[in-house]
Amino acid sequence: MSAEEPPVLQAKNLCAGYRRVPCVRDVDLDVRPGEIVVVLGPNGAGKTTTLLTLSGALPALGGEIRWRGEPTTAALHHRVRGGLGVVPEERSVISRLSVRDNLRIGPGPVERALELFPELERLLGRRAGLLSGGEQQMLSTARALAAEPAVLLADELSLGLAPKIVARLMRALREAADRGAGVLLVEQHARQALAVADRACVLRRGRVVWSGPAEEATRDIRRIEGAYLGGAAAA
Ligand SMILES: Nc1ncnc2c1ncn2[C@@H]1O[C@H](COP(=O)(O)OP(=O)(O)OP(=O)(O)O)[C@@H](O)[C@H]1O
Repeated sequence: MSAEEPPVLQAKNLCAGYRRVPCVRDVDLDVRPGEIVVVLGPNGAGKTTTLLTLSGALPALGGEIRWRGEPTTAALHHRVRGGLGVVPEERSVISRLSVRDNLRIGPGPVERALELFPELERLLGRRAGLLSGGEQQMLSTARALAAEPAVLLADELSLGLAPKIVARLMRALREAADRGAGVLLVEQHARQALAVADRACVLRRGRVVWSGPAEEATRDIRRIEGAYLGGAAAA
């Protein structure tokens, strides 16, 4: 099981921020094969900054990131080639290209993306900019998962989407984890993410203020919301 396997991606005392000013401090996080770790926290807590730094899109200001046990400062495209998948906060589809072409320029085979999200088949010829928000998010997620990444980093997959489509996306992440991927999911809305997650951690003002099994977070959700999330996790 995942708890016995070494982490694929690890942050140790990670400090991160912008123009050398840290807004994330001393964060320890790890993602093992086959598990979903959800990072919760209110607006501005540092969730996206943490994820961008783990992906290599932002340089770390302190501490260390390890990939398969080795310290890394590699840029994003190197990490993607090495098995990292990213679904960024801004849906990453290219609006003027068709769904098919968006899948073609992704890191994995189009056929695999369609196996994972058969819903996209009937949309292949459509311009991605004409898709609904949920369809765009399925396209982004399908593209990242088609490469069967060792670790997937996903930022606010559920933003602005109906619960049914959020459940669909969460199911796809759970299935990827069950195939052996590690998943780090940043979410402001906790409950649906916790339902598929193995572990959770809560960031507040750039620091980890709670971490533990997702089951415990679910059981304790009212207290966690009240203490750390300002009610933001209610969805
Ligand atoms: N490009 C940027 N330049 C400077 N400061 C930034 C930048 N992006 C974010 N910040 C600041 O960094 C801090 C952490 O922001 P971050 O986006 O990581 O939080 P978050 O937890 O992801 O919040 P949200 O849920 O609103 O996306 C905030 O104070 C934010 O204002």
